[in-house]
Amino acid sequence: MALIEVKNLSFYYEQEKVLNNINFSIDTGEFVILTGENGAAKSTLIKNIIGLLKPATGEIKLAKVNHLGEPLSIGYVQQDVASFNAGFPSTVQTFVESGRYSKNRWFRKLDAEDYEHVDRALASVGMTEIRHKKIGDLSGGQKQRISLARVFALDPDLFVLDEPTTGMDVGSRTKFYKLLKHSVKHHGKTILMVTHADKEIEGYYDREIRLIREEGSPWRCFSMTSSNAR
Ligand SMILES: Nc1ncnc2c1ncn2[C@@H]1O[C@H](COP(=O)(O)OP(=O)(O)OP(=O)(O)O)[C@@H](O)[C@H]1O
Repeated sequence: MALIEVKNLSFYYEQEKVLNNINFSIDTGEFVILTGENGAAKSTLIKNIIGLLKPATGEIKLAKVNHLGEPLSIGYVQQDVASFNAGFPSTVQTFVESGRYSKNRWFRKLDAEDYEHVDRALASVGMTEIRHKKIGDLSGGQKQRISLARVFALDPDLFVLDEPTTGMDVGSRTKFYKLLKHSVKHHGKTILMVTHADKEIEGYYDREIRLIREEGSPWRCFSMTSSNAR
């Protein structure tokens, strides 16, 4: 069964239709990129999928369990996390640890396995050295990375990432794509990632879903095509 199934989805902001009759499905273990020009409603589609917005018509089905029969966990990194509150009192370490709390239960003490996940997550985005820094003192790119680290610490089945490499240099971006591909191939993860870097990420992802404008439509309608990247 598909992990995500989107059927005949349409969405409006006020009277304005921004998504029209979107249909696709994503299977467990796929690395899918979601592309389209600025304003094509990629973030809007993502927010519908994770339940932050409600479709006007159509439906979205998410698998209830992962391939091991455990409740499906989803890790979401929203666009523009660089605008975090500069006064946020937490350190990088405690912020990333909070990813483990959402995995388990609040008020449970973290154990050695949790800390292993946190250490690995910090290392995966090159943030180990600054783990004791205050969030408010970080640059936009660093905030982006620790948001990713928190999601990696959560270790979800499904990663939903909205332009996650904003503010990263090219070396970090390549490392990050490799890490995502590894998570898919070796740990059975599924990834849906909004990106404008479709050329740069070639060779890492499995499939592209592209939102395109419908010619001659009175609405600002977009529909979807998908192509095999490999
Ligand atoms: N809360 C909102 N209220 C009204 N209109 C909105 C709202 N959020 C987004 N829009 C509009 O909906 C359209 C789609 O926006 P969205 O952010 O989903 O596009 P996007 O493809 O993610 O864009 P980008 O690539 O620039 O990030 C745009 O025209 C945007 O201005």
